[in-house]
Amino acid sequence: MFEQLGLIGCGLMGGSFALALKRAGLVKRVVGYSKSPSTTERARQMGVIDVEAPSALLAVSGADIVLLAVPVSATEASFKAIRHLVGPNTLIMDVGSTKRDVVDAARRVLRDHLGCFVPAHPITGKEVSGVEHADADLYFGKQVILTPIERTFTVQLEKAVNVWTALGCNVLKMSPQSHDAAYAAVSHLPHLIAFALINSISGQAQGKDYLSLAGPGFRDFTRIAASDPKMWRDILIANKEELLEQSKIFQNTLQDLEKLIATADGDTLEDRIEKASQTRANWRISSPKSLK
Ligand SMILES: NC(=O)C1=CN([C@@H]2O[C@H](COP(=O)(O)OP(=O)(O)OC[C@H]3O[C@@H](n4cnc5c(N)ncnc54)[C@H](O)[C@@H]3O)[C@@H](O)[C@H]2O)C=CC1
Ligand SMILES: O=C(O)C(=O)Cc1ccc(O)cc1
Repeated sequence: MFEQLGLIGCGLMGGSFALALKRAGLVKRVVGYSKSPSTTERARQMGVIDVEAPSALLAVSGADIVLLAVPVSATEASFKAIRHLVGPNTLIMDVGSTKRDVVDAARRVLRDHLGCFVPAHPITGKEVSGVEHADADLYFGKQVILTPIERTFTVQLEKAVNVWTALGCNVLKMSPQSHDAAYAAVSHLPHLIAFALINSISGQAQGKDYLSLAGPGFRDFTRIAASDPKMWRDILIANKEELLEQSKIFQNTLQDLEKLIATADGDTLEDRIEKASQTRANWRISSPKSLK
């Protein structure tokens, strides 16, 4: 049981964490801070937080657990804002979609308190942002990736595993590098392609008409193109090396298919589609064993 959650960023991810922690009876009090005072006020009105803090530092004052749930570009400034009130027993986590940049920011800013920080990335979310969409069930049955580094304290790492497990998550550990390489392929590239696809159609003279004719396959394929622009701008740039590498591999694969279409090589094209079809048919989102 934690005494106080200091929540920096009272939006979709942070608000959902606060609601889930409260519902599980794991925290006595949630003190929240968001950059915009109206968001912090809304979070309190909704019962997501108990107390509005006028600064990140004051949200962390007295907290034994701190969650940074801000755009990844705001991580370093948030660490700077709170570092003077971090105690040796505090557990600090984030929920950022990229991990190498977040860990680099922690190394630069937290110094003696670096061990208190357990980088985390819950593999769940929505294409809509904001505290209005916060949901106590968001994390239940989902994966959470922790990317501890050599200086992460064992006690804080154990506490982090216990908290996410208590919320019904399956916890995996990997290096920040492995995390960013994997999520460039299975999250950042799909978002990039969805954004590009929508723009490539809507940019055509007939684009509006074409979009009005689209069906469920298009809807499923492009849902994530409606995601938050600022959040995704940050993610794509923060993980640019890995993402551009994945984009190159994707473009080569696309060109290979284009050649088969241009030369009407139906047999090879069918083989390629068969391979994709089988891989996708056998794919499932990983979930905790007990929830399968
Ligand atoms: N939305 C999603 O599906 C997922 C998002 N994430 C990560 O979670 C983090 C938060 O995303 P969401 O909750 O979706 O966004 P959100 O927009 O719903 O919430 C972010 C909150 O942070 C506040 N904020 C922005 N800059 C700040 C600063 N400098 N100091 C204090 N507060 C600040 C905003 O006012 C907002 O209330 C991002 O780093 C994102 O990469 C991770 C997994 C899924
Ligand atoms: O909307 C969806 O399905 C997502 O893919 C949400 C999401 C967005 C960012 C992440 O880092 C993880 C999950």
